[in-house]
Formats: sequence, structure tokens, C-alpha cells
Amino acid sequence: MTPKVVHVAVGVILKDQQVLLALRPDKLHQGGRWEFPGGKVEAGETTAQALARELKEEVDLDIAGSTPWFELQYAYPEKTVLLDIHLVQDFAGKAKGLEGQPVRWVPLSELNQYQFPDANQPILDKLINEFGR
Ligand SMILES: Nc1nc2c([nH]c(=O)n2[C@@H]2O[C@H](COP(=O)(O)OP(=O)(O)OP(=O)(O)O)[C@@H](O)[C@H]2O)c(=O)[nH]1
Ligand SMILES: [Mg+2]
Repeated sequence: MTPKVVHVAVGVILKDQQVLLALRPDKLHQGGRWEFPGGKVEAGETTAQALARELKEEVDLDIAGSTPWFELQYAYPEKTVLLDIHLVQDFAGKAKGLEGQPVRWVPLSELNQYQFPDANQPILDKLINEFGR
């Protein structure tokens, strides 16, 4: 049987050489790691719609739109995720962790100080390559 792939909308939210990270609660999958806010795409939603919904629910940002950046499939031992990564550079509001999670604007030059989910390395590499200076 082919295991099902979990489709996840992931937002790389950029402002002034900084990116928004949120700390995943310990009890969740890949808990205790810093993530790019986002979540599962629900039936009938586009990735962009899912991302707008998740960013409002999780970090209270209103996004005017998002740009598909790249996709990344990764097999964790317990599940396989398809991260559908969008860039977000046009948004309104002040980021806050609506689920009680710490959120932080992190300079691209300091990303190497954070621990991310195992799937995320290609996102970090591409971020530094394309936006770092
Ligand atoms: N949001 C997010 N999820 C990630 C990242 N990297 C990564 O492997 N994931 C994985 O993607 C999966 C889905 O993300 P999620 O837990 O945010 O989903 P969600 O907001 O819909 O949560 P829920 O199911 O509790 O409502 C998790 O298994 C998580 O470990 C990332 O950078 N951001
Ligand atoms: Mg989420």
C-alpha cells in the first residue's frame, strides 16, 4: 500500500532580511523545532487559501497573496509530507502566536542557530542562497 502524503502549505514570510519562525509545541510531530508557519491543506482548498487561513489562525497575519516557491517531499519514519512552500512578502498585521507558541522574526544571518524539522534543510539552503547577503 502506498502511504498517503500529507499536503502542507508552508509560508516563508519575509520582511527586511528577516523571516518569521514559530516554535512547534513539544507534543506535536517534530515538536520543539522552529517552523515556518502553515498547516495542512484541507479538501477543496488551494494551497494559497490554506496558507492564508493558517497564517491568520496561527500568527494573526493577513496576507494579500503568496507566491509558490517550490515543493519538497520528505518521508519521516511516521509519515510523508509534501511541503508546498510559498513566499509571503505582502501582509498586514503584527505577528503573534495565537496558539500560545513563541514566534520570532529572525535575521537570515542567524538561521543557523535554530533547529528545524528534518525536512526543512532545502528551504534553509534556498533562503540563504536567494535572499541572504
Ligand atoms: N507548518 C510547518 N509544518 C512543517 C514544516 N516542516 C515540516 O516538516 N512540517 C510538517 O508538516 C506537517 C503539518 O504541519 P502542521 O502541524 O503545521 O499542520 P496543522 O497546522 O494543520 O496542524 P493540525 O493538524 O494540528 O491542525 C507536520 O507533520 C510538520 O511536522 C514547517 O516548516 N512548517
Ligand atoms: Mg501548523
